[in-house]
Amino acid sequence: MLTLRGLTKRYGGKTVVDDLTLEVAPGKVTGFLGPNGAGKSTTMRMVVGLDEPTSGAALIRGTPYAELAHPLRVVGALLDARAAHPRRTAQQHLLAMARSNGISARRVPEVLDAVGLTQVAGKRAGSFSLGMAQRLGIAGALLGDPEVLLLDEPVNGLDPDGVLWVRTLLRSLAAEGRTVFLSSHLMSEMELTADRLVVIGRGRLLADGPTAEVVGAGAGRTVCVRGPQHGGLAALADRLRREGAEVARPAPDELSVSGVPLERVGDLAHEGHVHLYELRAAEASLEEAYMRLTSQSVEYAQEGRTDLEAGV
Ligand SMILES: Nc1ncnc2c1ncn2[C@@H]1O[C@H](COP(=O)(O)OP(=O)(O)OP(=O)(O)O)[C@@H](O)[C@H]1O
Repeated sequence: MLTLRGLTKRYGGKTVVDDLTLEVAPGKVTGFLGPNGAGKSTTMRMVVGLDEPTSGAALIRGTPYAELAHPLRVVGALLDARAAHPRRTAQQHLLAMARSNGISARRVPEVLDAVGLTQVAGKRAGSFSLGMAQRLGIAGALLGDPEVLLLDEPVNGLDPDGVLWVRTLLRSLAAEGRTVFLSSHLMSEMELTADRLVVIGRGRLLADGPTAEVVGAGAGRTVCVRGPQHGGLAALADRLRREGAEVARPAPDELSVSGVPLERVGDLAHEGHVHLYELRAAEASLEEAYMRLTSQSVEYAQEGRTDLEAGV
């Protein structure tokens, strides 16, 4: 169990983590989402004592990281895949970590095997590709057989096989009762991997709940309408706009309608003798939910993002 209580970090006059209070439960994979600069890494760094909170606390089983006798046996973290000394071999790197935390050297070949790096155990970490470095970082996180795992973008740099492997690994670690907390910008992957989601923007909590709930929040607002190109869709779009709907035409035979319930769209189509092939609520996706949740919290936005928010 990982608990954040009013966790706050300020750099100069800027609050980068703002009064975060939440619990990351054992037995589940919890995804940590937020735009660039939202404060995810800073939050994780505070959990493992690499940054000092300005106020509030991060507790593992009720204890601050700094007070854990053998922290690696309680919390395993992958925060920076390139953190290993480049001149040390994978094996040396893990042995050094094991020694400094009272972990048996026998764990080293076990975790190397678990992450698929046995063949390159004698190679220097500095020669590793990003994907290999991520695997070594995951091996380090697993070394102490910890009950809490913190992983900052663990699939960054991994090929599709590697991404699938991480997903399977994290799900099985959670199934063993561990607390798994990971950040990623890959929405589709997060949707597949995480049981729960925590979303932050500009350091503040925007959502915290089961993945299906976060994805479903605000879903069903968009209605997809499909019909023959010259079957009256344009007239239906005008009629819907007069009702206050926002209407986009993503394809000549398609309308995307928001602001009017599906039933009303059907009634108006019927009244206007508009020929329809399809009328359905748009499927909820995490990407859409995320865009909606974070629309006011993006610090480094480009113009395209503004268009997306406006639904153009
Ligand atoms: N040591 C520091 N000194 C000053 N500002 C910092 C420091 N570390 C982080 N920040 C600032 O804190 C904010 C949050 O950064 P953080 O790396 O935690 O965000 P993030 O959500 O992990 O972003 P990304 O998705 O890009 O990795 C950023 O504006 C960053 O510039």
